[in-house]
Amino acid sequence: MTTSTNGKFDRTPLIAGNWKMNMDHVQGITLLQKLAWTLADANHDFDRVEVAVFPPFTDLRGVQTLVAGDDLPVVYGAQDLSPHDSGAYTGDISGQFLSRLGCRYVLVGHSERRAIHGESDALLATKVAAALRHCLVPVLCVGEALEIRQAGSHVEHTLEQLRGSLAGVTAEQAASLVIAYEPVWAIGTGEVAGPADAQEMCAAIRNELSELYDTATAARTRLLYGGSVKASNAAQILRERDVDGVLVGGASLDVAEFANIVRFEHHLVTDTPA
Ligand SMILES: O=C(CO)COP(=O)(O)O
Repeated sequence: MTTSTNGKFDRTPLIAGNWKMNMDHVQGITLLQKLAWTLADANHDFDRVEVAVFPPFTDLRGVQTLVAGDDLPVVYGAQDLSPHDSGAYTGDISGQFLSRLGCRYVLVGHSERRAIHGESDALLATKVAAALRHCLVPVLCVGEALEIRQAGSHVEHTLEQLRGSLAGVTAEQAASLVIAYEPVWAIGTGEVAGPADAQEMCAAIRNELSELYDTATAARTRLLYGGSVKASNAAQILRERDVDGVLVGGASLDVAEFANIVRFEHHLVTDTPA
């Protein structure tokens, strides 16, 4: 994958669509096919801006077949994984299986997993380790709830989640990770954190990575913002220095909307310095 040379990034931007528990395997294939056609029609350069989708587990085999069969440049991942590789863990999915299905990424610690399933930072550290064991890139999600933001301790809280979930991760592994800042109050609410909020937290995360590891590592890790991202606000958020991509929920289910988010550079043309 080559690095974007748009002057704003020295890390390849990643536009990721988290379908959550939407789209059965038939709907998922249709959505992905339409997305690929739309982006091909627009001559999207996938080396310049990477596009990933995170369908439900039951869609992954169909997605693999479509991507391989039609040689689509879209990559994909799962929304969760087990910390274990195999055994008596009814209902869980091993990272090994996801790797066999051609997944590049896996979400770890999405706020809905943390809130609904009570996933702790300690558990998430074991999921990050499991992902790395199976050559999957963890997209580690962190972010604060509304009360914490209102109390003004959002940075401290988010960095604590980060440190807890990265326990045991080496510098080399950390550089390959993707970290998504998703403030809980902005998810599915229409309430979007401003570009300055996204930048503040991404800069704090990058700074924390340089303290935990070193500056070179921190400079390589890609940081995403997520929470009510739409085509109308993506370009503003993505122009921030430390924001390397977006993790999109609702808007990733709408092909035209998501394709426009992927093509955010298009909306930046007049603002990009020569
Ligand atoms: O949770 C999210 C992506 O993982 C964000 O969801 P929305 O874009 O629907 O707010």
